[in-house]
This record gives sequence, structure tokens and C-alpha cells, in this order.
Amino acid sequence: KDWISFSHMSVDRSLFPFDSWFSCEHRALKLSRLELNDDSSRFPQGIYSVRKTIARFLSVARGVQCFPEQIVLGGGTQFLFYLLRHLFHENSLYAMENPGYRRMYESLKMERLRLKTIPLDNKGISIDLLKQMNPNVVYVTPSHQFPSGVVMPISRRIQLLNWAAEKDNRYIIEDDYDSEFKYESDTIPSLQGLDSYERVIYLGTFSKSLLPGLRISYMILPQKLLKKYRERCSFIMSTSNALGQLTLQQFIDSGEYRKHIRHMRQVYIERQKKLIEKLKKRFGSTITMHGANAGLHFTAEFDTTRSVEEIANRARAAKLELYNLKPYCLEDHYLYSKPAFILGFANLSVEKIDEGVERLYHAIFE
Ligand SMILES: Cc1ncc(COP(=O)(O)O)c(CN[C@H](CF)CCC(=O)O)c1O
Repeated sequence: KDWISFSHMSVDRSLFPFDSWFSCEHRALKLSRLELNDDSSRFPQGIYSVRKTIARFLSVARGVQCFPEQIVLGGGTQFLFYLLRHLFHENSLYAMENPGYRRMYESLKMERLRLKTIPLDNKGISIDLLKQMNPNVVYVTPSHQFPSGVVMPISRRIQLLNWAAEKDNRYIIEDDYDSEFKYESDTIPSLQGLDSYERVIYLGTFSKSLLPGLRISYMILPQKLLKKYRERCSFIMSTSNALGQLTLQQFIDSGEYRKHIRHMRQVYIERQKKLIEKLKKRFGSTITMHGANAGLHFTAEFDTTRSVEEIANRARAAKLELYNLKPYCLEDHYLYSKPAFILGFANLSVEKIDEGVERLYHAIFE
């Protein structure tokens, strides 16, 4: 039998419109030779016309307000964060959500930055604990908290923005990852679009809406930080390849991007509903699910005496790719009362859902 995947790590490549991507690349190669043969020192922030396309798309899709000049394209969110941290004060205190995105946590630790982790409540990062910790920079994933899946409601977004506006040298890094896919509620506007005090740095990526291998990510700097970026970082050449940028621009401007997102939303919502239905039927009251109304994964706690490790081993033996939440519980705070796992459905076709749930049940209870 072949593997079945609950991985949250990738997208369903079998549904990627390679043909239209290829014709966009062909057009880019034909029409944009000028930008292609310029060395990337001329576009440290990425190709201007590509940034114009992204700015336009973001204002429609996420209510983001920005000029193309504020956008910096980069080969991955972590690299952009590495640039960004050079714009803040030397001894800034950083904070991030717990459970949270371990790769960001490791990036902060590697840079030996002062860092506090802040637990979540049912609306996202705890605003009371944030006020107590009083950091300068807080990193949040409001659209679909990573990994818990909590969608930060407007009320908490306003609290966060008011907190940031209270004092100088307070910034919010909004990582809007996974924001393309919303199911029940309609899209909640980004923090960046609600921010009128220039305190939000917006991080975005095409890794989930297109392909992680593209390595096209972007950040939007408020004017004050843009000025610092140009003073301190403009010697750093662009890390986002020009052909990828120009193909993406054709893909968005031709309407293919909007079409693809609409198609994938249909596909993912059908899988998500079928998966939740099957899990409820099979696990009954032994399963508690969180964060299911957005993104390409949700989390589930299981009322079992079996350990996370043993379940992980049994899943692997049954060829079921399954990630648990321990690696995302930072600083050894295991924030779940029972064994908790990430259930991703981007790589789980509808036909495989029944078998996938059976293997999961076998790994946990049989
Ligand atoms: C919270 C968060 N912000 C950004 C990205 C995207 O970064 P980039 O492709 O470099 O633009 C990810 C990507 N997450 C990966 C795939 F899901 C890895 C998950 C894991 O480390 O478990 C992510 O979780």
C-alpha cells in the first residue's frame, strides 16, 4: 500500500496549472528581456513592475494599502525576516506566539535576539501577556495561526494595533501565510490594512497559493522602516529570481492566479468538509478539532492514553505521514492536555480520506 499524507507542509502539486504557468514564463521570456538581463543589484527590492502587480492584487485580496516602493521581494520569509531585523533597535525585545512557527523561533535564536514566547488564547496571541512582556516587536500569524489554526477576530486585531500605537518602537510583524484559503467567514482584513500608525510589517508568500519551490515571498515596510532599509540594506542584492518574478506577474495580470485560487478553494473546502465528517464519525467524542475554518490544515487532540511518540511510530508503520504539535510548542511548554496532531488536507485527495482516517484510528486506538 502507498503512503497517505496528513502533511501541512506542501500543496497539491497535481492541481497546479503547469501549462498556464509555462505559457506565462514563455511570455515573460519574450516580453521582459530588459529586466531579465539586468543584474539583480538594480532591483534589490525586486522588479518594479512586478511589485506594482503585487501591490494591486494585495489591495483587492487582503485590503493591504501600500505603494510598490514599500514592497521587498525575497527568496523566502526567513530571509526577509533576516533583513527586517536589521531595521529595528539594537537591543529590541522580540515576542512570538506559542505554539508557533519554529523556523521563525530558531531564526530569532540564531541571531541571539532577546525573545519571549507568548501563549495563545481562543482569539490568538494573549493580549494581556503581551502587555506584561512589553516587547518592541511581536511576530503574529493572525489569518490562520500557525500551527493551531486560530483565526484572530477583528476585536483582537484592534487591541493589538492599539497596543502597538501606544508607544514608540513598537512593531507588529504580520505573517499572512495561508491567508488565501478561508471557508466559513469571509476574509477578515489584514492588520496592515487596519493599521493607521505605520506599525505593521506585512509578510506574504506564494508558497501555499502556488508552489513552495518558487521561493517568492515579500514584505511590505511602513515608510519609516523603508527609509532605514534603504540606508542600511540597499547594498544587498535581490534574492528572488527575475524569471520567477516576471512569470508570476504574467500569471497574476492574466487572471490565472485568481482562477487558480478559486479552483483550489473549491477543492480544499470539499476535502476539509469530508475529512471532518469522517473524523467525527470514526472518533466520536475522543477527538477535539481546532482551527478548521481556514488554511490547509487544522489541529486535533485525541482522548487517548497512548503517547504522541507511540502514535507517531504506529502511523509511520502504517505509511501515514502525520506531524504532531510538539515541535511547535516552544521552550518546552507542551500546551495541549492530550496528544495533538496537525491534520493537513492539501495532499489528501477525497478518495484517500476514508483510508487515511482508518489508518489514523488504528494508530491511536487499535
Ligand atoms: C508561519 C509560516 N510563514 C511562512 C511560511 C512560508 O515561508 P516561505 O515559503 O519561506 O515564504 C511558512 C511555511 N511553512 C512550511 C510549509 F508549511 C513549513 C512548516 C513547518 O515548518 O512545519 C509558515 O509556516
